[in-house]
Amino acid sequence: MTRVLVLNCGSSSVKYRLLDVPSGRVDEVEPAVVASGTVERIGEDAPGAPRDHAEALATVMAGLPLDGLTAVGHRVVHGGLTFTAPAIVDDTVIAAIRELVPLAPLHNPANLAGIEVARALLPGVPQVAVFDTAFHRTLSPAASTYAIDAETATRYGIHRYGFHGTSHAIVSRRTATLLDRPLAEVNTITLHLGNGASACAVEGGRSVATSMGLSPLEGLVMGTRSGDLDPTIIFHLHRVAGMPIDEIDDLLNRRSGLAGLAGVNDMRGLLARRAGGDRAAALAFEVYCRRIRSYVGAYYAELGRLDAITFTAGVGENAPAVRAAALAGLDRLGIEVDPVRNDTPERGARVISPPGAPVAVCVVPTDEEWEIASQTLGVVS
Ligand SMILES: Nc1ncnc2c1ncn2[C@@H]1O[C@H](COP(=O)(O)OP(=O)(O)O)[C@@H](O)[C@H]1O
Ligand SMILES: CC(=O)OP(=O)(O)O
Ligand SMILES: [Mg+2]
Repeated sequence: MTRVLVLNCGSSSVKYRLLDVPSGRVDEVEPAVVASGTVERIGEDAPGAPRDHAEALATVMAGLPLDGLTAVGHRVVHGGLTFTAPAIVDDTVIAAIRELVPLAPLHNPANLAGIEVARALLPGVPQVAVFDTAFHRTLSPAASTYAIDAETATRYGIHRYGFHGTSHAIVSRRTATLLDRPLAEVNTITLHLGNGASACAVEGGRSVATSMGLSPLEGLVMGTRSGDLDPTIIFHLHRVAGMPIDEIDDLLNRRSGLAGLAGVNDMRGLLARRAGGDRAAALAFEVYCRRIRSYVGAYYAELGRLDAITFTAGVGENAPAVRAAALAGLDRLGIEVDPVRNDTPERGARVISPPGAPVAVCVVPTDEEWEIASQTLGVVS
């Protein structure tokens, strides 16, 4: 029996899953979930909230049957250009992840905390880092280059790295399976809409364009992040409003997006306010969906031929109103959402475009933990 623990440490949460894999390979037999869960509100000054990631992880691990563990798989958000594949964690790998903290300030510190606690509690068990960025290392130079002074860009690692790769990878694969077509023949736009959100153009299983760039701030509108904006906004806030650079960083990463526009970062809360006639919530919804539509148009042009558009993650899987609004008016492009199929309470992978539509619009639940377990066992076995 092979037992693998997956840790996905977010900025304020820890998601964990403990899996038993009879065959030793996740893709052969559906693994048995021994335990799974989420610890939230880490670091919040609230009764019962864990002080930090170390405390949260110690509590989680104390309650899990970890004897005979084969490996621990960790989600690591930023792997820079160093990591094109999952890596067995050693001191060099830890140092590389730490060097990338300035480019993923909400994520890499939490990922490191998870690695360090697991290493200390489970000496001798291999730890594997699975990087969000790795799937996007197939981007062409033209797709991954910012049009700034080339020497400066090279010196400081200014490059489009892309994120949510584990999710875009598994979701594009499961879209091909849903459509019963070989992955190599399917061009898909995957829309990962969670707290963080990103779009990806996937050509025959390879990432060719993605909306997050140097950091997970660029691209779509998110719960608390602005996504795309004119960089002059930053200069202006600094020079004219006198905001220190760290405050602007905090503004764009933690106080923008849906939270900044409507005072609520959670899509469920936003939809409830919009239904109650809140105009700020209605505007935030429009800005959010319009941004998605722009990327769909851009990536359709990028791919040339489009077979599928797939919604995933908390919002993508559960918010029919977002799916319908984001793709509204695109029927001339062969993109249409069937209202009945879109509104079905059915869960699981499904097609929500009308039968025979030129582009299959799909909903496919993401499963980053499953993909991390699979990649982890691929490295240690
Ligand atoms: N039933 C639902 N309707 C609308 N939005 C939902 C629903 N369930 C979850 N969400 C939204 O999904 C988002 C969280 O997505 P998730 O993928 O869990 O994020 P993350 O993994 O980045 O923490 C939140 O904005 C939440 O409001
Ligand atoms: C990369 C990223 O934005 O991750 P998350 O959606 O978990 O915040
Ligand atoms: Mg997520």
